[in-house]
Amino acid sequence: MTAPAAVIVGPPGAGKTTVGQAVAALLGVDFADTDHLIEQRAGKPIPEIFFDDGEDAFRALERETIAASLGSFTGVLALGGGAILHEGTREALRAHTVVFLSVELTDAVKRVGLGAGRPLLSVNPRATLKYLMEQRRPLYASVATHTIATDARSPDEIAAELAALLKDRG
Ligand SMILES: Nc1ncnc2c1ncn2[C@@H]1O[C@H](COP(=O)(O)OP(=O)(O)O)[C@@H](O)[C@H]1O
Ligand SMILES: O=C(O)C1=C[C@@H](OP(=O)(O)O)[C@@H](O)[C@H](O)C1
Ligand SMILES: [Mg+2]
Repeated sequence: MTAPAAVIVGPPGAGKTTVGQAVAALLGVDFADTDHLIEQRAGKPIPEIFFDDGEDAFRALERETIAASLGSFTGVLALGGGAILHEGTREALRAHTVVFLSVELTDAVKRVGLGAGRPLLSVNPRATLKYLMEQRRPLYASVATHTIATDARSPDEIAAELAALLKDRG
């Protein structure tokens, strides 16, 4: 079966994109981020997809992009933080190596900052992130084959641990 070397899940600010890229480089495989693939497909950045077309349209594109990538991509694949909200996506992930990068609220807030790149966090980022993380934590845990806590650790350190873990699995 064609499958990604690893699929990375976790809340915004967990470091999925940053650590995913570093792990792929350490393993010498390709990296893809479904948010980036969605932007390419839609021809516009994620905030514009949310504002022009709505969250439901974004989620539909997200579902399709993930389903296509799981069946064709062999590198390290980072998902967006809300990807696991869809039951069909959680089901599809069951056959895969899935790494949950966990992070507590304090570090997550520091990392996402006040940037405009995450439309769901554009109003009251701390309270929204707290709610999202509480709601989603059991869903990340339910799809994960591995969990790595990222608080107070550098992306390089986390990437090295994850690369070693994936190499051991052969
Ligand atoms: N372990 C870490 N320690 C400190 N900063 C981090 C860590 N992981 C990621 N970051 C920073 O936090 C921000 C969000 O990281 P990103 O990889 O986009 O997270 P995600 O894709 O999970 O939302 C980026 O500015 C990134 O450089
Ligand atoms: O948590 C979410 O619902 C989202 C997280 C984002 O990805 P990151 O987790 O990489 O920030 C992106 O997919 C979109 O803004 C929605
Ligand atoms: Mg990301």
